[in-house]
Amino acid sequence: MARALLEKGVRTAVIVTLGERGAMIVRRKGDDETVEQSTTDVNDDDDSNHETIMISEPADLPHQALPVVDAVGAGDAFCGALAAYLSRGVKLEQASSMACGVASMSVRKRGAQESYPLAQDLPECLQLDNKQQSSDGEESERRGTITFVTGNKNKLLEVQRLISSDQGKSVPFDLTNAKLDLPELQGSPEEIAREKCKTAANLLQSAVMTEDTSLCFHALNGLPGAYIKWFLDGLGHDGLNKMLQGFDDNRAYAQTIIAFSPGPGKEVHLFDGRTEGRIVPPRGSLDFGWDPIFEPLEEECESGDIDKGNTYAEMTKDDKNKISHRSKSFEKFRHFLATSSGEILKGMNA
Ligand SMILES: O=P(O)(O)OP(=O)(O)OP(=O)(O)OC[C@H]1O[C@@H](n2cnc3c(O)ncnc32)[C@H](O)[C@@H]1O
Ligand SMILES: [Mg+2]
Repeated sequence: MARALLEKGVRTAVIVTLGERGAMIVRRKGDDETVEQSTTDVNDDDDSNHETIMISEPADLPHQALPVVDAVGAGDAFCGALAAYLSRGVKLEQASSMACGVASMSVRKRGAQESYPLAQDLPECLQLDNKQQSSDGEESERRGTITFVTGNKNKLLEVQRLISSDQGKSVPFDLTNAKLDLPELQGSPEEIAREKCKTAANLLQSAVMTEDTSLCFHALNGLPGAYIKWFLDGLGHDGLNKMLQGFDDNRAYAQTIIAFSPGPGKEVHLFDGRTEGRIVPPRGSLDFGWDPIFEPLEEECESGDIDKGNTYAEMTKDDKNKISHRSKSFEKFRHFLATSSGEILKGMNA
């Protein structure tokens, strides 16, 4: 029957479960790598086109001492576990043996779904590690998803651009986004960022990233800072320029604080990026916030190898991203994700 299915065009292998005897993998000869598992036994005597590999569960699992009480749901436990192991890059033979182990736990309890073990209750050798050997021998990594929570579509567009230009330096995380306008406390930019991130993780019950951007005038000791949104809404570009009349210092810095939490109730990490510039009468596209009145300093432009004397709004998005407050904090965040990924993934799953 397994051979007939292969002849009909099954691509990789046919697996037949055999109750207490484990399982059998049948595949075309030469279709896969040599089998090295001690839990397998290759037999190719009976048919020159196919090989049969007998699979048994790993030896010495703690539950094997318990009596078998009910085989209901064992096949589904095997299939579900097999899919989970394969999706993490475990080789077919090893995944099948581990899936036999999970199914053999399920027959030690009554019922179908109630008899399936939870991932955290699996014995060590059946656990899904962060890293598993994939079928080509390379290490494949488990990935996590972080939700970027913002109500601002322009921020999202810039971050998406930063991510897509960052493909060479991959991190084992995917970024999705949720459009939510979260309450922002009063306080320092750090306090506002921390509280907002905590609220987002609790609301979404997941790993989240938020970002808060401030525009800080040197002559005003850092104000409007985190309150720039309200000043911009209330006074507009001209009003923000007028606020500096009477001072001989029009310098300002743009600051982004990215806040990341691996989940509700978990620690919040902050990543700060700043770009120095000056406040000038509006020039360029009016698409995004205070971009038309912020002209980055010459040294900032030199560091990104871009034309000097333009406001953010006069630059291309890519040029802005080379030197922007947002890209600097994002770079720190990306470095954190790359260097602490194992710990973060553990925190996300705990
Ligand atoms: O939902 P969130 O992410 O909080 O989005 P927001 O629009 O409320 O943003 P902030 O609370 O960080 O407020 C910052 C203000 O600065 C504006 N802004 C943020 N980043 C900017 C940038 O790179 N260039 C120009 N304006 C920016 C933004 O439109 C807001 O008016
Ligand atoms: Mg906001």
